[in-house]
Amino acid sequence: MAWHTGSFLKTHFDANRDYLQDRHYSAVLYLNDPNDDDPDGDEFDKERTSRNRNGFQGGDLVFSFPRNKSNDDEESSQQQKTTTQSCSPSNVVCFTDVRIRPKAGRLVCFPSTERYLHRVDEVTYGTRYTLTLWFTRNQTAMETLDSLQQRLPWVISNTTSLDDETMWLERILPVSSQHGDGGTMEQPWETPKQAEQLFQETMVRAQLQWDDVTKSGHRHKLNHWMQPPM
Ligand SMILES: O=C(O)CCC(=O)C(=O)O
Ligand SMILES: [Fe+2]
Repeated sequence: MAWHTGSFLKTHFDANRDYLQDRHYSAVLYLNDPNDDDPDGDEFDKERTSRNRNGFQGGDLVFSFPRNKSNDDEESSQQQKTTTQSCSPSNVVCFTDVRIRPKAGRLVCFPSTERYLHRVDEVTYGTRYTLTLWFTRNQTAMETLDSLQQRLPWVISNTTSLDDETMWLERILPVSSQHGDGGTMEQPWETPKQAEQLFQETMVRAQLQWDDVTKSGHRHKLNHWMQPPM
């Protein structure tokens, strides 16, 4: 997925819809380096990121773990670099925020449950590339070659005028848009290969398609598509 400048994802957990209950574990693989200095990085990292003009700025993954206010444990100096405390306006709920800086090859895995609230901070420059996967313990929800092939006719019949690659892209876009803030499409989801050439076009189509789906009661069809990729 390509997260262009301005992309972000509000705080959510990954199994946050009825039809996403088969998501048990989430994994995000970061595909490119940021182009700002990584304060935690070693000399090699610093050289690598400052040379990387194709990178991005912003786009941290931030987990918010609810915490007991009275439980103000001292943190190690290592932790202080990436964790901060925040509270709701009324001070009722407080969180320990754990910030993860994407970097090429970094893999982050976590349960898809409500205990693992997270967000993606806005990408303020460039494009951030990720590969996101969900894993299930439910045998019947697992993706197989068969289940992919069974879905293919439906995908084709709904995307007649598009070439193969774009066709898959069309189907992938709304799948990715369902989490976050409940349906508004804030991110131009694409495959890295297509990112630059299709950006404008894709944004428009994704928006249209999601609107169509939510307005015209085709939600069921879309849900059917959404379930298997867990
Ligand atoms: O890209 C990331 O760092 C996380 C993405 C995410 O939270 C999601 O796709 O649900
Ligand atoms: Fe997520």
